[in-house]
Amino acid sequence: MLRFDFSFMFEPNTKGGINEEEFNSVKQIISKSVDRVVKNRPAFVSVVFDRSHIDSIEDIRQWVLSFDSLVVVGIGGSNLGAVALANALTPLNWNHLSKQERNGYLKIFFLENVDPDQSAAILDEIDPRKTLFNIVSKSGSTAECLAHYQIIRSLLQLRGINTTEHLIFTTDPTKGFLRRVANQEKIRTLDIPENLGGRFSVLSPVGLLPAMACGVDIKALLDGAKDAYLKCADINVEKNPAAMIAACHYLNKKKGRNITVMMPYSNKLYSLADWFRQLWAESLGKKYSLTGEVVNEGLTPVKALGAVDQHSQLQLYNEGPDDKTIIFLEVEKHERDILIPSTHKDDDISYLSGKTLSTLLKSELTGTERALANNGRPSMRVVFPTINAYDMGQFFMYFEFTTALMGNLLNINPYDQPGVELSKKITYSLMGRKNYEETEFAEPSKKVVID
Ligand SMILES: O=P(O)(O)OC[C@H]1O[C@](O)(CO)[C@@H](O)[C@@H]1O
Repeated sequence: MLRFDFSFMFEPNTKGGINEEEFNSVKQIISKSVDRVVKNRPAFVSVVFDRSHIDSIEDIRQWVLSFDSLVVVGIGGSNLGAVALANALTPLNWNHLSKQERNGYLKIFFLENVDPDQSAAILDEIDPRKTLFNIVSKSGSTAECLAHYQIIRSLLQLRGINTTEHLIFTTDPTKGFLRRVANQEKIRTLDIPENLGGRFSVLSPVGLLPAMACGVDIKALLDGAKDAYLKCADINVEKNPAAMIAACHYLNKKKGRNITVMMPYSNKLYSLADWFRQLWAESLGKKYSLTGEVVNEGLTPVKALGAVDQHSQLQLYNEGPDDKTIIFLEVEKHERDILIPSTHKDDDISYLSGKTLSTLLKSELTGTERALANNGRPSMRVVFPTINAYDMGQFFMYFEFTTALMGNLLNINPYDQPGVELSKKITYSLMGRKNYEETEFAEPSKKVVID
């Protein structure tokens, strides 16, 4: 079970942190928001209680496990959750292990960015004859995903490999280009529920298939999410981790703390901060309120890695603008640990000897947390006793629910993303897509360029 420690969000532990009066003043509106979100039953909640999704994965388990590698092709919400799951729940050297060491599960690769150097390197590494390509796109129309899809399809055809047997599409149940092709060519598909946005889709087949393919217990993942939801639905703010996270961010935002730093002290959890960045940024960054006023709302998510970024970002966090709320992710028991041996008697180094790397990492977290508090900078901890599927499921649900609550508190729609459309249209126009020739976009009238 995840633990949440809010001690350093509050006065007197953190000077300038939240005081009792401030906290009491928002409890009622937070409870009401909890009630509203629960009554709306968002799609990210329904999806974890819908057995059909896990069943659809189990139905194809044997077929999937007949491959050696899985390449997940998708971007944003069609990629980040699956990456977070794979990195957290498989050894960091997973793709270098033999099939036997992987207990028969698949190597996993992600074709996300259309950076040709990256894509070419991944395609060089896999054997297409032993690879399943999972094309993931809710809309079925995202340029990056469709570009990679075409590259893969022609690669399969050139090698004389049966495309239908090496492709699966994870997409909208009825709409979009991928759905049309799947229907025409009888390509296997998994459904992304119609009303479920990409950044909320990790616990749908979008995350479940890649997770299953690399050996994750997907039932435990969903059980964690379901159990977390029961806590999320509690209108008693002090008993509800999502409500507490929302309350702290809402109050800190009022004090000008518009930046949320997620800082895992774990390389395995670092990708979780990428997943969170999209969730927080796309959901809460909005021009208009629900009533149509221009509000330009939002909290800027930033990711940092402990202990690495203590030696890069911490100076700013401690002494720069007081505009951040920090969320630490701590792992209590790492899967592996290393004892630091004794090599010198010198006091400058011998204090480390006989301790483990995990003890050092934990002491660094505590040191950072307390130094920040000393400088009046609020933080909280999410503690993973170990990194397991159940707790990952909990984490996703708690932060999705917090995001919905924040949307409610900020009076914006957390489920749309109109601000990404114009850039897509301009790209279509530049790439010569039919019907987008006339898309308006500003060429700089005055060029400022240095050669
Ligand atoms: O799953 P799709 O439709 O390919 O979209 C990928 C991503 O693109 C966006 O629509 C915009 O960036 C995200 O919301 C989404 O997760």
